[in-house]
Amino acid sequence: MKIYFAGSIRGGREDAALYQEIIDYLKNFGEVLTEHIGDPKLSHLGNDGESDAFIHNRDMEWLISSDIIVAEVTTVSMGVGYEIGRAVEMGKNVLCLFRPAKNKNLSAMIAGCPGVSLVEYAKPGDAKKAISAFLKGH
Ligand SMILES: O=c1[nH]c(=O)n([C@H]2C[C@H](O)[C@@H](COP(=O)(O)O)O2)cc1CO
Repeated sequence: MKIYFAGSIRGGREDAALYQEIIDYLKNFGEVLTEHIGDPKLSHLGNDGESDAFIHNRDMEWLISSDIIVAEVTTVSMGVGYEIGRAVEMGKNVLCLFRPAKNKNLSAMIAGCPGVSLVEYAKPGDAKKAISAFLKGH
């Protein structure tokens, strides 16, 4: 199974360690195409490719080839929102993980999207349980 994990880069890297933990867990189920998203060396400048066009086109190819999309959506990211929208249009299975907290407001365009499975969680272990249940069902 090819898994596309989406998480904030230029939107802010405060959850980078959590992304790495989720990616490590996802590897139990298949190949994670976007391992770089958990890289602690990747800053909010988001320069993991030679140009923005390179990053966009590379990631779209990965998105097209993926069987499933898992997005951590707590840190607001325009790129993650874009990837989710494109994936929904492609008819992909999309799981969004959101950690409710003060000053964290999930966009209605994600929370209200019928093509998205949304799970709210508090602890990383709960996110892992949600991932396991979602992947077993698809
Ligand atoms: O350097 C990058 N590499 C990269 O793969 N992305 C993709 C993958 C992430 O799921 C998403 C993050 O978007 P943003 O940078 O707007 O937070 O976009 C985004 C950037 C920078 O925008």
